[in-house]
Amino acid sequence: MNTNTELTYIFGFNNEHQTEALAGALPIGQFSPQRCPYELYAEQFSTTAFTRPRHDNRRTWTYRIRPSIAMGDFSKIDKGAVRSGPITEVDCPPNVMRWDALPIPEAPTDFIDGLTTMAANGDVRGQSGIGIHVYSANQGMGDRSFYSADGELLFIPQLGEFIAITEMGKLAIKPGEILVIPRGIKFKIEPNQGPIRGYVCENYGSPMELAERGPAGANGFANQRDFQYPTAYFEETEGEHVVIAKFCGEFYQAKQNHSPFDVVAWVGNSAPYKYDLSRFNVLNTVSFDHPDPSIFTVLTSPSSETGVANVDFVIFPPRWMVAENTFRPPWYHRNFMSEFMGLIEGTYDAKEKGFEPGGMSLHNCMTPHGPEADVFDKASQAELVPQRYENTMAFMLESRYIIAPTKFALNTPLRQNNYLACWGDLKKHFNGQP
Ligand SMILES: O=C(O)Cc1cc(O)ccc1O
Ligand SMILES: [Fe+2]
Repeated sequence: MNTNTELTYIFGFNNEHQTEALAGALPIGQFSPQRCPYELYAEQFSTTAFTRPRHDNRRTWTYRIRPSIAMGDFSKIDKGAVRSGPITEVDCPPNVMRWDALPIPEAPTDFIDGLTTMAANGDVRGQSGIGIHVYSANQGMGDRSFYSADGELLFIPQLGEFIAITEMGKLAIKPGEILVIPRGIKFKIEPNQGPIRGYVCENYGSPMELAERGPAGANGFANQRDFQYPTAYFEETEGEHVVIAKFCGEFYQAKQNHSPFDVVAWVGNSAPYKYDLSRFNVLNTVSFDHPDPSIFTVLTSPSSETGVANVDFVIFPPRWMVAENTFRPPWYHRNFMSEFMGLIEGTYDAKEKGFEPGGMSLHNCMTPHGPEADVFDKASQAELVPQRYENTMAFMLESRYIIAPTKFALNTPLRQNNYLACWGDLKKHFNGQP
């Protein structure tokens, strides 16, 4: 699809943004006048309870050609390879696991057809936990749109550019950027040129927030100003349209006789947004030792326990490494939190072989892991001059809940059954000498 990529955005994470595609479409000074400008319908859209504290409250007022309920009934359809937490179709072994990237489809495949769940946790009905999906597509969605009532969708593209057409406007997305679509917002994904592939974290829990800065102060890490929201865009298109909803872990479709992208103006803080990961202001040690990877958290969905995330989205971006007298790669570890990793670009410093762009790994709660044997040998001998880590962008979805692989993930030939072998050469160096 040849889509216009000269899109305009409004900046600022979680601001009360306002935008109108027709001048004067937003009511002034109130949300719900007796008659709206342009005879539009007012519809409130909320992604937190009305009663959540003000700083955590998310809602948007939309002014649209028809209210969303101008649609047919839902009927259940095949959900393909999409699954939701809890995963009960197979056991969840504690083994370390790694996978190759999903192939690009040969047959015409849109975003919905190509969506495949690798793992999930928590409980979709209880609004806790996450689903971890991969997408691999070569077609636009035509007259279909999609929304998840089960969770907010964090897209982490790895290959190919696309336009996300959403109820709040259009966003142009490329690898190196992320896109977050709130729970319930309808969208369609239109590849720009050629196939697209990437990861999607479906967050069943509380909407993503920016990680706290603590003693780092008022600036640094992910800065609010770098988050980009779309400007209002509408289609006044009549003709058959199919809305596909993910609800309670199943897919349902409903027909309507017009485009759902008919929001002429909106005001609020619940809307899709994008962020360029290269804007992340990396803070790290300038003395010694390897800090915990929580310093690289971009977004976090908190659970009800302070400091314990439903899910953290963490990146490992290009950066300088200057630590003195330090084993610089990640240390060996066994952790409380469960870790699912992917690679957007280049090489990850703890795994120089076998973890390819588009690939994935899973290290669950208390499952031991750390650098592969070759990396240990190299890093223990390396001259510790300042070194720039280039051509690298891995990410981690870290969750308090055990991350259970799907039946597909356990059984696919993409799974590397020899993953453990990368640690197989870890020799004993102990010789009784200090
Ligand atoms: O396991 C991994 O590679 C991710 C990771 C990176 C790091 O720098 C510290 C801890 C950690 O789990
Ligand atoms: Fe880890």
